[in-house]
Amino acid sequence: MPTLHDTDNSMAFPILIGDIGGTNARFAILMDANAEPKQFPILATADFPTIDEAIQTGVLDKTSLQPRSAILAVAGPIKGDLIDLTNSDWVIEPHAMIRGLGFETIMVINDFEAQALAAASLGPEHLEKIGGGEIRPGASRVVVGPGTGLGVAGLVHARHTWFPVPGEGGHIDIGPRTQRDYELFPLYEPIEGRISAEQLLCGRGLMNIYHAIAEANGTEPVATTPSEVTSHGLDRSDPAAVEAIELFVTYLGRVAGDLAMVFMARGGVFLAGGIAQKIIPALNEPRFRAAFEDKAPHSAILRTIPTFVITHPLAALSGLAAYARTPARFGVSTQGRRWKA
Ligand SMILES: Nc1ncnc2c1ncn2[C@@H]1O[C@H](COP(=O)(O)OP(=O)(O)OP(=O)(O)O)[C@@H](O)[C@H]1O
Repeated sequence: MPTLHDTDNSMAFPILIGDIGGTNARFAILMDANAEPKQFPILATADFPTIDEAIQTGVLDKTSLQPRSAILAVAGPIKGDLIDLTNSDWVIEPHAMIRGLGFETIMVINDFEAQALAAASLGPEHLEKIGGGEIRPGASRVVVGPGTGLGVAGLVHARHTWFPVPGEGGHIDIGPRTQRDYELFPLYEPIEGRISAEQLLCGRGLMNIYHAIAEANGTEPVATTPSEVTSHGLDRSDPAAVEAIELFVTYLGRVAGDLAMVFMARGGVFLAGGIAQKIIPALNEPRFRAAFEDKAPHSAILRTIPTFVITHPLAALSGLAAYARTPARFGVSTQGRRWKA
């Protein structure tokens, strides 16, 4: 019976690693366990009808290296032999990919599992610390990532191995707490009658907050995209955008604190995804940590738990590279997610 430390878990080099998002696909090739990954230009998924064509044109045609294995991280559940990607038209058909692109083995994992692998392996040069607390070595960690959606994963350390725990934590409920929340929550767009964390904590969620503020204040919204809300909020040129960013980091602090309690994440909470890196000045205001720590009766514990923004521009790829180099360090299940020629 195979075990987690089965040598069968390792894959033959060179290994193609890929982080496939809704908008962008990022690829690199690892020659061996010690080499730095050879990175390829980031591809727009919309530019290629299939992922196989993207890999052929964007990677294989640009190098003489022929990867023998591939490890791909994708948004969405991995079920069966046909993997439909959330937020993109691409479908991964591992058997066809093996035949068409010459791989011996293909493994597909969840994108936030890859972020969790990054949280286990990134050094301090790729992390921006927000507030106090210190990492307790070997303690559980949590990754929370507002981007196109809200991704969440836990990371549990046991038997000298890091176990990523992917899930659907972005869809937990979030409720009103302050007087202002009670004014705004009825104005937030719900999903089937409820306000989930993802309704507020992603690009679309930031717009949801911004529009509710404008409605409550009886003003016209000015910003039309999440990045405009961020820039007008950070330069304080639009009062509704200023409040939207303040509430966004407050809600993110609340949800991050809740998830830290669920996992007792004394190893830290790591903010991933496209948005956290762009709002670091707002996260450094006292609001985020105050909301994170405001967890009676456990505020004293929360104060000791550090929070970080992952600043590595290709964090998921770096997590995949760490796994590809030393799979035995990580308890990543291959069952139903690995295909061989
Ligand atoms: N400066 C910004 N402020 C707030 N939101 C932003 C900003 N820039 C981009 N966004 C929003 O972030 C989301 C994209 O997040 P992210 O970059 O994490 O993408 P993703 O989900 O990883 O997908 P992909 O990997 O395809 O890029 C979009 O909703 C976008 O509108």
